[in-house]
Amino acid sequence: MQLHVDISKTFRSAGRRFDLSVAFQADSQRVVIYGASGAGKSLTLKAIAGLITPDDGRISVDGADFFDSQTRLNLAPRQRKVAYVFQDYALFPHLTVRENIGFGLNRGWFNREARHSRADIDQWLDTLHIRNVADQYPTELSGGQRQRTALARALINRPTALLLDEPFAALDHSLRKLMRKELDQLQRALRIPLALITHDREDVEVFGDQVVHLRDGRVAAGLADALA
Ligand SMILES: Nc1ncnc2c1ncn2[C@@H]1O[C@H](COP(=O)(O)OP(=O)(O)OP(=O)(O)O)[C@@H](O)[C@H]1O
Repeated sequence: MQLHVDISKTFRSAGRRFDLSVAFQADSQRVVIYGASGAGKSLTLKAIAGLITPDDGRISVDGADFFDSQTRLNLAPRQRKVAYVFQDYALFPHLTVRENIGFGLNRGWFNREARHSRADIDQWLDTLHIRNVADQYPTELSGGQRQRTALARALINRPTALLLDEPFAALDHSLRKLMRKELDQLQRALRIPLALITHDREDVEVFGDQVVHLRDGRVAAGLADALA
């Protein structure tokens, strides 16, 4: 994935001000955006997904412009064809696992024919090992099953890239290890470009083919210092 980000945005709320001014280029299948809490990681990933609009700058992925303040280009999130998985997975509590995944498909970015739905959902239930809980609701799932459901819902639209906001933060230590391994294998099997944000150095070790280190809303030099 070729990722070009050069954006700035000022956030103001309750008398506080946060200046995001992030510029980096990445050319790798696995990009990690690393930094302490409050560094601007989520804001940067959301800007790539189109969930927030920068004040200025440019974002392009694989040569396709997503945002360009000079030409007033700002593709809607669904036009970007990237999947964004929230830290808390944002599953619909009133829908089963199968319905959550199907929601992604039917309301999704590609609006595919309903006749494809059932087979596609079954395929992703199998790929993510959650067929046995397909009719259960999110509150009836383990943390790992919740994450697999969120991944299936994201992947069913066959996005061109997967953007993950702290994918393992909601999991306890041993489950984190397992799910990290699963995501590692899934990414290799699907060959889907992946960008994830984390403040966990183990994520950096596994997924950080390329690492962007953020500090106070900017790209910081010297990842070695950060990891020391
Ligand atoms: N809508 C907003 N208005 C004002 N400030 C905001 C807004 N959203 C985020 N911020 C501030 O911007 C800073 C960066 O937020 P961001 O969510 O990107 O951090 P992060 O690096 O992802 O942190 P964490 O690891 O804790 O999730 C924080 O100080 C946050 O309080």
